[in-house]
Amino acid sequence: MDNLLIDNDATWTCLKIAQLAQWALQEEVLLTPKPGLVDAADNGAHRDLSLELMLLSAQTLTPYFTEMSSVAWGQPTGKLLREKIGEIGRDAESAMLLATRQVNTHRGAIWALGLISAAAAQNNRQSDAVSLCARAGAIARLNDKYIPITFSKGKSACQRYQVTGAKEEAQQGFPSIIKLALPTLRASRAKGDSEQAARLNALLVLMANINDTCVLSRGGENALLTVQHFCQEIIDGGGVAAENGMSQLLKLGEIMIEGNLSPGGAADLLSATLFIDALENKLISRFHYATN
Ligand SMILES: CC(C)(COP(=O)(O)OP(=O)(O)OC[C@H]1O[C@@H](n2cnc3c(N)ncnc32)[C@H](O[C@H]2O[C@H](COP(=O)(O)OP(=O)(O)OP(=O)(O)O)[C@@H](O)[C@H]2O)[C@@H]1O)[C@@H](O)C(=O)NCCC(=O)NCCS
Ligand SMILES: Nc1ncnc2[nH]cnc12
Repeated sequence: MDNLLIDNDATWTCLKIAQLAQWALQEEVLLTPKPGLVDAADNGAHRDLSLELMLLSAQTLTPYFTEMSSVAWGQPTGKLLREKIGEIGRDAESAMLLATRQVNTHRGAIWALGLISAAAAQNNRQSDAVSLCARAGAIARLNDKYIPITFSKGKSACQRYQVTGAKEEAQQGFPSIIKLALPTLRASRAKGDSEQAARLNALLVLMANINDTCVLSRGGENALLTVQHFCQEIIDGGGVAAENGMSQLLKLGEIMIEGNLSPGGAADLLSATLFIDALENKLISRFHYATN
């Protein structure tokens, strides 16, 4: 009985959801070697980012994930919820910029992990990946009349290259996570790859397939295509655990640093993938534990 009460306690579960979000952001940045991105070895193609700054940013954001899940706890999807999440998301962005002295460390991640935190708290008995992403997508599709109309590099890249970006990925229920990254992560683990290799393979499949507006705005369409083809070749060769896989990944890292390219969007979707993977395992098993 005690277990059931603890499991149903909103405060406890929302704190747990936010802790998992922070964990996922930390695991993403610590994963090494990532091409073009900040990791434990170097700052990739970034001059204004570092491992310490990324970890500080992840820590700063945690209370906002708690807040987003708390306002969503048991709530149906609707405009009121969308607007509350939007307001907390904007506060999280301001807190991030204050903590990092105006460096954009996790804008896309606030969006993706914020929506998923809310979706997890809406109904913690349906925390399988498909249900979570469907609920997060339904929130993202609602209009938030308080969103300020501002310039963003993402919007400008989407218009210039006629592609969809972070907003649409969420609105469509994160298809790149459900169809690509999560299956890749799990298939790689199932075939006996190390956890590091499984996560790097998930990153590569995202880089090979999404329209990363960070790559587009830094390097244009040709750069995106080159990076995508390179990643696909590593995947086709059996991934990073295969012979030459790791050396190819390191070569890609060099090319990306030379070309000043960084796949920030793929990094955010990797942290969202790790978050969903953990939520599915932890929230589902706690529910079964409580009811059995
Ligand atoms: C819907 C929003 C995400 C806004 O999106 P938009 O495209 O308008 O704006 P951006 O400011 O460009 O942010 C998009 C960020 O999303 C990541 N991303 C890029 N491509 C994709 C993709 N295909 N799928 C998913 N995610 C993607 C990416 O974030 C990462 O990169 C950031 C660094 O980017 P940038 O500053 O451009 O970096 P650099 O190239 O390094 O800059 P320089 O050094 O050259 O100066 C990093 O932060 C990663 O996170 C894109 O940046 C959403 O933010 C929104 O509408 N918010 C409003 C509040 C709200 O409603 N919230 C609700 C729930 S939380
Ligand atoms: N590891 C990373 N390096 C650079 N930008 C990022 N955005 C999210 N994660 C990142």
